[in-house]
Amino acid sequence: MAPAVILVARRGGEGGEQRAVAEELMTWSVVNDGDGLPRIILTEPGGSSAEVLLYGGQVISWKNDKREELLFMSSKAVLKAHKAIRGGVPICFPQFGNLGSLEQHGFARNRLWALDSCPSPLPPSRSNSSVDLILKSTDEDLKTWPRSFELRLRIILGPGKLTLIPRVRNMDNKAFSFTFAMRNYLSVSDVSEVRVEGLETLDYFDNLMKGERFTEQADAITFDGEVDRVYLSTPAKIAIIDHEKKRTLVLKKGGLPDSVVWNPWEKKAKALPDFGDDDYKSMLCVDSAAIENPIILKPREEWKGWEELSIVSSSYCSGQLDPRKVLYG
Ligand SMILES: O=P(O)(O)OC[C@H]1O[C@H](O)[C@H](O)[C@@H](O)[C@@H]1O
Repeated sequence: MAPAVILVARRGGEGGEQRAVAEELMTWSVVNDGDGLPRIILTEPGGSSAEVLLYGGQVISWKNDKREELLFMSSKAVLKAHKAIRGGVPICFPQFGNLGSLEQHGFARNRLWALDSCPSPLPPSRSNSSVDLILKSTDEDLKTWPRSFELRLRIILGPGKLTLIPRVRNMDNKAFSFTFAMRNYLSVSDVSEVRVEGLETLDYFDNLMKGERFTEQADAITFDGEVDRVYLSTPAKIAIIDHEKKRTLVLKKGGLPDSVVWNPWEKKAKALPDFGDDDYKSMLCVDSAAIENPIILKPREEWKGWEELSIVSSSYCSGQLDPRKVLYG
């Protein structure tokens, strides 16, 4: 695949006149395959890779150096524009769930984003291991959500880790607020064998109980039925321990205090048209989110969050796993 060369206009030359210069900003491949959705392939020298769609600004694949997929994608996912894609890491903005008047989880996951050649104040990406995307409010969106914004996302692939850095800038002349989530569809061997550590003793809103508030009593979260909870004020590190796959996925995050844990289980999976009947067994969503307290931005202000997904070496998972070491080590 030929490297992508992005043309940018910038000031330059004698006398400071404006001229267009070709600058090779990014060297990753932009693939336009059968489904018509442009995707970017990120690679890194260690051998891992990631695929990112401009549609939704959505990471849809993250593979380790052994080519094992670490994210879940529904067997019935519809990879077409105008439909949220069931898998990877959808971006929920400017509304999580139905906590507002907009479509479920906001419109960002259903829009075509663009490459961001000017991610200031971050320097532009110059490697095939990272990419910057941007979504700006359109006239159409301003009709339903009348706030002018710029939503940016930097995606960085590193050896054994994937980092996402979302930013939202208020381009309006009045303050606005929003809720936000990076919905991490994680691939697991068998969800009923998975433990999530780091959320014990925390309060959560249970969406299966009309959003009522509870306090987690269990030592770790395990799964034997549908779960749809917003855990509040969660720690910067959460461990998703997959005994069968002999690996632990560690979610680290900042600026995103809440964590949604979601699995539709058997009945709801069957009711979702883009979800395979048995797919619920091999997935778990553990999100980085800001839901309880919406983020408020004054004009020109920018909010920045981040999350890092990483895989802890299998030696941790061979029966001697001490989750405390993973969480606090
Ligand atoms: O089907 P989606 O729009 O992607 O939403 C998937 C799920 O997300 C959240 O966790 C909501 O609380 C659920 O009610 C919803 O079913």
